[in-house]
Amino acid sequence: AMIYPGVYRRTPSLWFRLHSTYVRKMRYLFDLKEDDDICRQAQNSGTFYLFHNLSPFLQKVGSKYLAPQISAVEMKSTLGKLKHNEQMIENSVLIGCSDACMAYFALDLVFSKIYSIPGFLEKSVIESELKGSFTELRKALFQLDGKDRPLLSSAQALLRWHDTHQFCSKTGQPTQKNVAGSKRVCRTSGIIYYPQMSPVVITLVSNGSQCLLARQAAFPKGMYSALAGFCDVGETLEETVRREVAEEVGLEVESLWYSASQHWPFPNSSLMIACHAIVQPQQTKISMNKLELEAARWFSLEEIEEALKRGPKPLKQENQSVSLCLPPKWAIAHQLIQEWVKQQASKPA
Ligand SMILES: NC(=O)C1=CN([C@@H]2O[C@H](COP(=O)(O)OP(=O)(O)OC[C@H]3O[C@@H](n4cnc5c(N)ncnc54)[C@H](OP(=O)(O)O)[C@@H]3O)[C@@H](O)[C@H]2O)C=CC1
Ligand SMILES: [Mg+2]
Repeated sequence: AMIYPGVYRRTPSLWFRLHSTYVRKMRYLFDLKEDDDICRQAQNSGTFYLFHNLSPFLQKVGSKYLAPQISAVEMKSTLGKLKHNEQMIENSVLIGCSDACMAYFALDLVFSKIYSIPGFLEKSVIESELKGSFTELRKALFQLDGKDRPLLSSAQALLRWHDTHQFCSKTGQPTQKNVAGSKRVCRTSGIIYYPQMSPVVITLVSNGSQCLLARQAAFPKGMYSALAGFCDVGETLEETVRREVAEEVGLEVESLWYSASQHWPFPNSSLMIACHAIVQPQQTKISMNKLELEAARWFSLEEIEEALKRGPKPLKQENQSVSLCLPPKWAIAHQLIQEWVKQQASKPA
């Protein structure tokens, strides 16, 4: 399946000797995005993840769920069975590749309807035909483990972006995707559109001994998370952190530092940039913005440690309220909270 670029085509061994697995993968993906012919060939030898209206296809294997990779050959016969045209494969988007440079694509059966033959199958019929189910992504993230989470999250984000950017916003003319799906072009204006994502800062505020968590009305019962907010045009990350903390809880950040970042597909593609922040110890009275938040308060190390131990489901307590629960472990908010716990533990008593 491997396609060697230019000079390496006659000397593939050189290609292998010169580059590490990681570099080979990145160069291969670059070629797939830049060269429509190479990418079209890869669609005939790669594997496919299926979606239906942005819900990934999952199969239960024993007690585990996984997102099956469907080979190109299987995919074509499956499309036939599902009364879709084989050409539908062209509507797939590139989402990655294996260490051996086998390309991964994602294909949404609903978004590719133009390729379906009259009488194409309903979702439930497809599910029983393929022996699995199209599962809403939020739910799928709880059922899957490991590498499939980020892969399906970015696949969904890319499929959604293509579905909502079919027309040029200047000319109103249809846009065409390149084969890999890394961009769309308006032939009339020449404008190139690239997949969009919005930068969001997520900040865990600490006063030295407690951390500040908040909840929005839409959160699941009992769940609190770190403060989050979209970057405004022209802002630096530091400015966004300071503004969001002031806007949402009325506090002034004294110092802050970057921790890590994560792509987040909900409700649209965001780049979550996670930071820790400290507020002055004598200035910790919360003044909550009721338009944005339902509750915000300081939590002690003990409360956080207990919630981490209990896991993602809240417990009903005697007084009808529910116990604190924290974001799932694959959300960067969870990682920030765990880092804070470690910082507290390593502090001299
Ligand atoms: N991965 C993780 O661990 C976590 C991820 N998140 C994510 O962070 C994101 C931001 O958090 P949130 O507190 O809601 O953000 P904000 O505090 O910035 O407030 C949300 C408001 O911002 C406006 N908005 C929506 N989209 C954009 C955009 N692309 N650019 C600028 N403004 C926008 C909307 O206002 P209006 O309705 O007036 O248009 C929306 O109601 C959420 O999408 C959430 O999913 C949050 C917590 C944890
Ligand atoms: Mg917010």
